[in-house]
Parts: sequence; C-alpha cells; structure tokens
Amino acid sequence: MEAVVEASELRKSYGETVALAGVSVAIERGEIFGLIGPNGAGKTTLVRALTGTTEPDSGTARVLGDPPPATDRNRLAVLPQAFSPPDRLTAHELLSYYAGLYDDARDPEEVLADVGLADAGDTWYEALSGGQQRRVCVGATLVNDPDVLFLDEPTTGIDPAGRRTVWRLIESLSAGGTTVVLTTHDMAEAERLADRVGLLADGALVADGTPTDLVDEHGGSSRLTIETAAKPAAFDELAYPVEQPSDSRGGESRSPTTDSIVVRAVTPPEIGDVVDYLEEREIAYSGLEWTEPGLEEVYLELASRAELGRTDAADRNRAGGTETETRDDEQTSAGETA
Ligand SMILES: Nc1ncnc2c1ncn2[C@@H]1O[C@H](COP(=O)(O)OP(=O)(O)OP(=O)(O)O)[C@@H](O)[C@H]1O
Repeated sequence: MEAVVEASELRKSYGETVALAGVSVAIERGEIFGLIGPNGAGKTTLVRALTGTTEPDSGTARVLGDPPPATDRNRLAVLPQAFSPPDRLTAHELLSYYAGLYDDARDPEEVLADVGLADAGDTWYEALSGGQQRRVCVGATLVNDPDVLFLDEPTTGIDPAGRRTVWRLIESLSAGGTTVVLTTHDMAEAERLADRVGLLADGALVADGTPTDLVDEHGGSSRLTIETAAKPAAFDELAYPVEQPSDSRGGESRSPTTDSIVVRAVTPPEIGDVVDYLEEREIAYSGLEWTEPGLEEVYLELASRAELGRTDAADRNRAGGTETETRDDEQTSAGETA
C-alpha cells in the first residue's frame, strides 16, 4: 500500500525541551491513525511538522509525496485543537468562507448535514453550543474534500450523540479513501476508530500497532474486582493471580486500597469458581466487576513506563551531568485550517 503520510527520524527541540526525539511513521491511504499520548508528549508538534507549520530540526516528512510546506493545500485539511473562527458569522457563512479558499469546494449545505447541523445554518457561530461549534469546525475541514485530514481532538466538548455523528463521518471518509490522523485523549474514540494507534511519550513513538495487537501485547490480563475487606492472604489457595489494586497508577502516591481485591486472568465462565471460593470460605463481599483490558490499560502501562524511564534518566543526569542540544525557539503560529 502507498504511504501518504511519512515521517522519518523527525526531531524538534524548543530550547532544552525535546518535543520530538526522532519519530518515524508511515500512514497508508484510507488509514485512520490514532495519535495518543500524555500532555506534552509531542503530538501537536508532530502534526505541525507534518502539516508544515513548524520546521523540524532534522529528519524528513512527506505528505501526499511532497515535503509538508509543498503539499497541495487543496488536498489537505487540519483541525487544530484550538480553532476559533469569527463569532459573527452564521454556520453557513463560515463554511462558505472556508469553501471560498479552495479551487474546488463542496456545497456548505451538504457539509452542514454531514456534521449533523443541517438546521443550524442560519445560527451565528457565537450562538451555537460548544459542541455544535466544534462540529462546525470539523465541517470547515471537510469543505475541500481532503485526501488527508489531521484532526486534533475533534470531539472534545461534543455530546455522545454528536460524537457518534462525527465518528461515523470519519469512518465513511476513511472508507472513501481519506487518510485521517486523529489526535485524541479519548481511548474509546481511538479504539473505535483507529486502524492503527501510535503512542507518543516524551517525543518518541513508544508503540505503534492495531488496537487489538497493542492490547494483546501491553494490556495485561482481564481483571475481576471483588469488593471485599478480606486481605490478599485469604486468596492464597485460589488458582488465579491475586493483587491488591493501588489508589493510583505509577508515581509515589501509589498505595494499596483496602476495600477490593483484583483477581487476574479469569475468563467469564470461570467467575463461578471464584464465587464458589468466596462462599466456601465465607469471605464477605459486596460486589464483583469483570473487565477486559483495553487501550486505556495499554496507555496507562506505557505512559507510566515512560514516566519511570524519565525519572531514571533524570537520576542519571543528576549523578553524571548531561549535554542537551539547544536551539532558538520559534513563534508558535495560531492553528488554521488548510
Ligand atoms: N512553540 C513552542 N515553544 C516552546 N515549547 C514548545 C512549543 N511547542 C511545544 N513546546 C513544548 O514541546 C513539548 C511537546 O508539546 P506538544 O504541544 O507537541 O505536546 P502534545 O502532546 O500535543 O500535548 P497536549 O496533549 O497537551 O496537547 C511540550 O513540552 C511543550 O511545552
């Protein structure tokens, strides 16, 4: 398959802050690539390097075969995280304005219908709800019927029904051959939409795979949480691994909870064995909850590993001193739809 978005060893630092530490990725035509990672991981910087609004210090990028500054703007669209169009335009006027920037544009009415706002065309942007405004912004990226679409947290602030409208839209765009790079903090969104997920941490792509593969590799086993005051020792004879969950994952605030026990790797038909164990030994419990691992577990696991790695590196640096490549900062340009 043809890669329409490619990055090779992209590096970018702002002063001593390394935003991208050598990111390589290739995204194929029609693929939905979910970009996830903690705040400050480098996601926006990567998108900016791929869309030509920031110049990497080194490495190369190509979108639709050209380096980003030369990418055909008629074939590309970007929805930045913070995008504030003029308030005193109606939704229809706004989409007409953006449509006017392209040689060949879609009918704004059609685009409004796509984002579920067919009846809101005459409403001023400022009079729309936050979620409706975000949907108009998504619409603004669709007026040129792009071949490559970068969406930075497109559904933030949108209600569940509206989110589903946007999800279905993204799916149908991808089915029609549009390549979508979707930055999100919503793991359900990434799991539902992304063909492939890339997890950035500290400027490095620490995982890249289908949601299913990532969950198999890093998600750990299923969890059966038992609400009980019993101690882990009460489960010594149970044939499954048992642990006492922590109040928080990672960090020094980790402390065991005293009101629940987690039994790992129990399949749904085996839950009865655990219940029998509780009953036979008269262990009091007030509830059971079985959960499969998902992308959220992958995210927490890999992000906490990256955090541990950073702590180790900081310790080593404190012990031995380090050299950091610095470079002049550059202006952050306000995002704009392409
Ligand atoms: N123009 C800039 N000047 C200085 N530092 C910057 C600039 N842009 C980004 N950074 C820094 O680079 C790092 C990566 O930032 P970036 O915005 O790419 O992260 P992100 O993953 O998009 O975060 P978030 O999830 O919060 O949007 C951060 O430490 C950030 O402070």
